[in-house]
Amino acid sequence: MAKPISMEVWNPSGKYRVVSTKSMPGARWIRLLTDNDCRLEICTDPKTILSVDDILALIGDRCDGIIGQLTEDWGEVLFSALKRAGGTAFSNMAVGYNNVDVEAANRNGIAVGNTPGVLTETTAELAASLTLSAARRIVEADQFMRAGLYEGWLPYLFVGNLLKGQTVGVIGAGRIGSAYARMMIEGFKMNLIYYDLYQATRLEKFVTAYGQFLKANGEQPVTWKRAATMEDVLREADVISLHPVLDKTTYHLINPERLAIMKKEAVLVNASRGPVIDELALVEHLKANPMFRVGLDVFEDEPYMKPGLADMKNAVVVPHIASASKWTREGMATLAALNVLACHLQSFRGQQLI
Ligand SMILES: NC(=O)c1ccc[n+]([C@@H]2O[C@H](COP(=O)([O-])OP(=O)(O)OC[C@H]3O[C@@H](n4cnc5c(N)ncnc54)[C@H](O)[C@@H]3O)[C@@H](O)[C@H]2O)c1
Ligand SMILES: O=C(O)[C@H](O)CO
Repeated sequence: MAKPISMEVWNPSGKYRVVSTKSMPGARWIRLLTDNDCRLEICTDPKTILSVDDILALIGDRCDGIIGQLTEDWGEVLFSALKRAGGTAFSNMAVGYNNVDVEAANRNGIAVGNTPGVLTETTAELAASLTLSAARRIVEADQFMRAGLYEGWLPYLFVGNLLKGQTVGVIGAGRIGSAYARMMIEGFKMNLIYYDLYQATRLEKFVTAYGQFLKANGEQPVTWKRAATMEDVLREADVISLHPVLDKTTYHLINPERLAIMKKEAVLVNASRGPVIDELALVEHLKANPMFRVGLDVFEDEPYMKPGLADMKNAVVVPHIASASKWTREGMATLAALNVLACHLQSFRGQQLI
């Protein structure tokens, strides 16, 4: 077992021991726990990603609930240790459960929470930022300026793609995919084609109403289409943004065959999960198609990029920051604390968010 790691302790005499594997922004989540008779222990070890052994040491002999991070591997080993320590509650500080073996949690009687919703707009805004950065070559142009290469305006200097009137393709039109679609439609008057297992009725109604508004004001109306296949989106769209959950149906959803049917000058954005794209295939595609551009917030083997990606001028890459606004991260921390309290600790008396 790993040696004990550094901790910050709040309300040392609290009845319930709750552990957070990381410091999280804001004070509200801390107050929620301490006001409800929890002794909160926050791991302050500088190591970025804790191993299973590190977390076993944090759980120790007694732990009622724990807040973990998407970089951690929550499976049988940790859930059975939490059960042995008397725990009943785990919350991921993230949307979804792709780092969590929910069946193992169930087997061990541990309820599992996550933090959706509060990061929808923030994540969609980052996807929109990546779209613009890739389409208008912002990072390349910034680097060019800083390198002192600008000698004056030229007709061909950093020519990119106009979004207005083009087609935005969304794969996974759930909370974030729909918010992103609205931003691109309202902001840039793009037409929508989307693929999801379910119909995005509210999104469709929004585009219809916005199209009618534009028409009534003498502008070209925007349109929507629900694609029968993902391939239809890839073939038709000028910009494609990926927002599905990561599971076995979406692992390497973007592969060499699907890259090959996309437009040569398309923009591809991923702010969902890295393994949704076969990243090695993407690097090859970027090399062969210099006008094809990507904006990536997530990577297949985080924190690493596949060989060659960092050299590609047609890729904009940021380190998984899509939910990184102060309001959102504080909200995620609050939701994670509420998950642990509300579902699983008897001390919970009812608190209001915000
Ligand atoms: N980069 C970040 O920091 C960040 C932040 C938040 C969420 N995320 C990720 O973004 C994604 C979307 O989150 P959300 O809150 O919108 O989730 P959501 O559940 O609201 O939406 C996911 C959508 O994907 C669809 N889907 C599932 N399988 C599919 C398939 N095979 N093909 C097409 N669509 C499919 C679902 O029907 C659903 O509509 C998740 O993967 C989440 O982990 C990333
Ligand atoms: O799913 C999430 O919450 C993100 O990837 C981190 O904000």
